[in-house]
Amino acid sequence: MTRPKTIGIVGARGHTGQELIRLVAAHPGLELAFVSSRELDGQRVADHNDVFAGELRFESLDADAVAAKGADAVILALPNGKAAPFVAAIDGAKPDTVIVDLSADYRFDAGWYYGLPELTRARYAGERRISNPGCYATAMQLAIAPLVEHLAGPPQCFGVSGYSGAGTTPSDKNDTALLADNLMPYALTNHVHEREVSKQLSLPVEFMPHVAPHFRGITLTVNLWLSAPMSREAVKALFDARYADEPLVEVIDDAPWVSRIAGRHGAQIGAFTMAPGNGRVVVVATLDNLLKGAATQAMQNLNLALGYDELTSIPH
Ligand SMILES: NC(=O)C1=CN([C@@H]2O[C@H](COP(=O)(O)OP(=O)(O)OC[C@H]3O[C@@H](n4cnc5c(N)ncnc54)[C@H](OP(=O)(O)O)[C@@H]3O)[C@@H](O)[C@H]2O)C=CC1
Ligand SMILES: CC(=O)N[C@@H](CCC(=O)OP(=O)(O)O)C(=O)O
Repeated sequence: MTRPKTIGIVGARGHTGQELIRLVAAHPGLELAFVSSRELDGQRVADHNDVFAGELRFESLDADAVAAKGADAVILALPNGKAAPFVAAIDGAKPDTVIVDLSADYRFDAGWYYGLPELTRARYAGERRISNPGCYATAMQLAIAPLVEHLAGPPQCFGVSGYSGAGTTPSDKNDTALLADNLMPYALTNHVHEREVSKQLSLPVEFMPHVAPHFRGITLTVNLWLSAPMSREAVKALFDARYADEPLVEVIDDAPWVSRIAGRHGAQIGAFTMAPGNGRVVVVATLDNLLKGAATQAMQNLNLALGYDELTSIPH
């Protein structure tokens, strides 16, 4: 048997880091070589993660210390804007390391592969630098892509995220007291994900995000104006055809509910509700922001880059 590939997770205390530890622990071809956290430095991973057994401990590692570990792959699960020093140190020490970055830092960088597997894997050309789209950008692209050729104007996307989407750094958007009985609108135009999806789909997209009191899972309700009237059957057939061979994208008849997707690794897309006259359709997508919107997608991308089956360690 070939030796397992070694992997490190930088920012492993966070919401997505904890999910990544679970996925790596379940992977037969990966060995967790290090996990970094400044706050949990010295503490056993097994004491913080119910699926991890063993003596591995969190370590506080700066960029050079991460690079010096010499892992085969490194996942960066840091807040936006923090990845660059880690990438630079790995570039210098061991450039063939596979880096998967969960932040938005390299989503517009042509030198990085943009890894939304269901839509972009055919373009993968062996890149070792992979930018992992986040939850909203993933849900929007999956909900719009099958209709791109049939649109009369920009899709409008109303997004609602659980507050784990705002990470662990305290802010209004993860303050459970402020969120109680509330729905909090923010970044209502020009959100970075609006620009990201517009660039990826080569089409202007309008995005209005909100954060809600539930912990995990997002809902994207997308209004799409059609260039010519279409029947509901024709619209749904485009989605069925596009995702027929995709185990992590389920096309359903009803509008999906976020309460049913929390903790699951795939996305659901449904509703396909036609306006009178059939010139407009509303599509709803849900996914777990920490899984298909982050850690599960990262594992798909890692599997692709490391030569494993794309769904290894991912329940589906
Ligand atoms: N949450 C979500 O739903 C999604 C998140 N993402 C993206 O994934 C990334 C991680 O998100 P999430 O897990 O929610 O974030 P968290 O805030 O939950 O965790 C961030 C992690 O980074 C560490 N960290 C924070 N600042 C620094 C720093 N300056 N240097 C080194 N380590 C640092 C923290 O640990 P410590 O302080 O102990 O070192 C922690 O482990 C973000 O870029 C986010 O945009 C993408 C899709 C969905
Ligand atoms: C509720 C909340 O704050 N959500 C985050 C999105 C989390 C996410 O998708 O992260 P990426 O930036 O990596 O795509 C936001 O709107 O920026």
